[in-house]
Amino acid sequence: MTQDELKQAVARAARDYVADRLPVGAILGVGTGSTANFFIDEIAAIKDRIGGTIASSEATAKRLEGHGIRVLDLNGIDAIGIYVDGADEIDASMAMVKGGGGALTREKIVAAVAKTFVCICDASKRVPVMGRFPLPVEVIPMASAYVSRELEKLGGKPKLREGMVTDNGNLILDVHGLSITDPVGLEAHINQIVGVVTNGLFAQRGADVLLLAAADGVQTYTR
Ligand SMILES: O=C(CO)[C@H](O)[C@H](O)COP(=O)(O)O
Repeated sequence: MTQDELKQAVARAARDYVADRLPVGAILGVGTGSTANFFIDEIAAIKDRIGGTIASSEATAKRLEGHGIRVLDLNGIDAIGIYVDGADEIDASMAMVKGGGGALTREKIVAAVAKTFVCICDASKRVPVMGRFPLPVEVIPMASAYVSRELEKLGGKPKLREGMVTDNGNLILDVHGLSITDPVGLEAHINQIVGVVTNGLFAQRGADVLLLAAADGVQTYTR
């Protein structure tokens, strides 16, 4: 199976998960990226059961609206039942690296509000130790050089993502060369550097459910 076929398979499994578990009329959080895009295309078929969606990026909002799926303002709602999103890496503790698409801050906000975070991945994303995928860090533009120096002190090699401005008007530093053995500690440590908006470690609030697609089918893991 190609990687796109695996993404399609896991997106279909996530649609079924939502159809089974999200109460009719409840709010669904929707992630960003190519796997999330497959998921958006799948949920078009069940849009009448969904009360509305919270999009984790402008691109996701546009795709949802293209299917006639209602996109709501997070400030107008109290609860998100399920949040479905992809990841760049996920470890055995269900901590993730996210932000390959640059949407990490809004993704982290949606994840914080959601009752259940369902991560959807193909099997290549599951790793024993995270860090091979460079860790994205969203920074306020005037602080990018300072934050880079601070990240170097942690042993990382930050690289400014060329041509990327986030939906929030900020920049992304991709930090190479980290071996992330303490995801919760590193997430908190990087977030306290002045000028950092947030980093792509989702460890303090990891996934609750992982739907993982491999050639022999989609497996479900729970925290
Ligand atoms: O965090 C993300 C976007 O900011 C994505 O979930 C992550 O990059 C995975 O993307 P894809 O499904 O395209 O592999």
